[in-house]
This record gives sequence, C-alpha cells and structure tokens, in this order.
Amino acid sequence: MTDDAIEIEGLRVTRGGRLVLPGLDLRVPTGQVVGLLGPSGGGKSTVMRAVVGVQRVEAGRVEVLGLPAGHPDLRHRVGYVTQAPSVYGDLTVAENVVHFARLLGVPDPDSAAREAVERVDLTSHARSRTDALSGGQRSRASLAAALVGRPEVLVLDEPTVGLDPVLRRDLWGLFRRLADDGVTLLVSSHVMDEASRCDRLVLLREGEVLADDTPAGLLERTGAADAEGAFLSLVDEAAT
Ligand SMILES: Nc1ncnc2c1ncn2[C@@H]1O[C@H](COP(=O)(O)OP(=O)(O)OP(=O)(O)O)[C@@H](O)[C@H]1O
Repeated sequence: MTDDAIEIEGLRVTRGGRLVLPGLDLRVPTGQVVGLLGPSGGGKSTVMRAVVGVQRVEAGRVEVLGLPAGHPDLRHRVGYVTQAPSVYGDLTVAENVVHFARLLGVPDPDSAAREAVERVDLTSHARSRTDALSGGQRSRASLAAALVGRPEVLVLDEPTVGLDPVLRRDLWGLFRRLADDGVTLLVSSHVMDEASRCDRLVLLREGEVLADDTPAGLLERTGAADAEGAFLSLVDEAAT
C-alpha cells in the first residue's frame, strides 16, 4: 500500500504530432488537494486525461489507487470533470445527477443526488434544465454528477472558470472538506491566487514540472510574495 493516490513515472505523450509531455514524474499524496498550475497549453489537461486513462501514452507508468490508470475497477473510484460541461441540457440538474447515480449503481440514487446537488450549492436550481443555467452553474452540475458516486479521487480540470469570487471561495471550501474526508483532489487552474488553497502545487510549463512543493515551500524557495511571483521566478530561473 502506498501513500500516493496517483503515481506517474516517465509519462511521455505526443498529441497532434507535438511532444506535449516528454517524461513527466508526479506523485499526488492521498487525501490532499494538489493544484496543477501553469500557462495555457502547458499540458495540464493532458496529465489529467492520462490519470483518468483516456489519453494514449507513448511511454511511462500512470497508477491510480495502485491500479493502472483507466482500469475498469477504477471507474467508480475516480471522478473526472472536464472543462466542457458533461450534463444533458434537456434534463434538470436533479435528473442529470440521478441518471449518473444510476449509471454508477449508487444504492439510493435520489437521496445521493440530492446530497450531491446540495454539496455544490445548486439545490435552488435542482428542477431547472441545465441548458437554462449559467456556465458556472452548469459546471457545478457536472461536479455534482462526478460527486454522486463518492469517488476516492477527483480530477477537476479548471473547475472555477467562469465563477464569481464568492462561488470560487465556496468551491475551494468544498474541495477542502472532501480532502478532509479522505478524497484526493487533482485540480488544474491558471488562476494563481487559487494556489494558496492547495496542499501542494505542481507548476507545469511546456510539459515539464518546474516545481512540486507546498505553497509555503514554494514562496520560501523563490523569495516571491505570491504564487504568480514564484512561477515567474522559476520560469526565469529555467531560462538561465
Ligand atoms: N485534441 C488535440 N489534438 C492535438 N493536440 C492537442 C489536442 N489538445 C491539446 N493539444 C495540444 O497539447 C498541448 C497541451 O495541451 P493541454 O490541453 O494539455 O494544455 P493545458 O495546460 O491544459 O492548457 P489549458 O490551460 O489551455 O487548458 C498543447 O500544445 C495543445 O496544442
């Protein structure tokens, strides 16, 4: 048994003829919130796709909960929310989440769905069709669909895009509560001020890990005042 929920070694991925990840090593400790940060196109989504087992990989090892990524036994244990909402527009929020609960074989789909909708703070919109929601509400509906199976690992690709500061704060509060319950979260973002909410930060640029540290450790190492400053200092350091 390992303390790492996700273990990546030597991951090499080419997409569209371009080498996106030349040989990535990464460990995500169980029960932590790990932020995957970095500029657009740096490979964050590609790493997440590899973790959920939907990315064709050229070389390397990706293990989740001690099993190869994408293993059928992981289907119920790993939740994934992409940048594109993954709910049916012609169903209500509640209907969508109940549908996913049934697909996952959750014992009491109605009450599990109610709880998941409540967790993402969408109870007041439970009876609204998701195509009538705002972008931020739709992405929270997708998150409820991912939460309903009570996954042990949650992979969230830019979950706070399009959310106002209050909802962003609330969502990070939810991530923290989930981690306190033992869930492991890998969360990507390019909003650097969200970095302080994470237990660990992985700064990814052009497929390379520039840093993998605690927020405090990162600031100490770079002497920067915030994550953005730390990131820029590491980019400069890498260029020299
Ligand atoms: N469907 C695709 N086909 C070919 N190449 C792709 C595809 N999707 C992404 N790429 C390439 O892979 C590289 C990494 O993309 P990726 O989406 O992993 O980055 P990212 O860090 O998640 O970016 P963003 O923050 O914009 O989502 C980019 O250079 C991109 O052009």
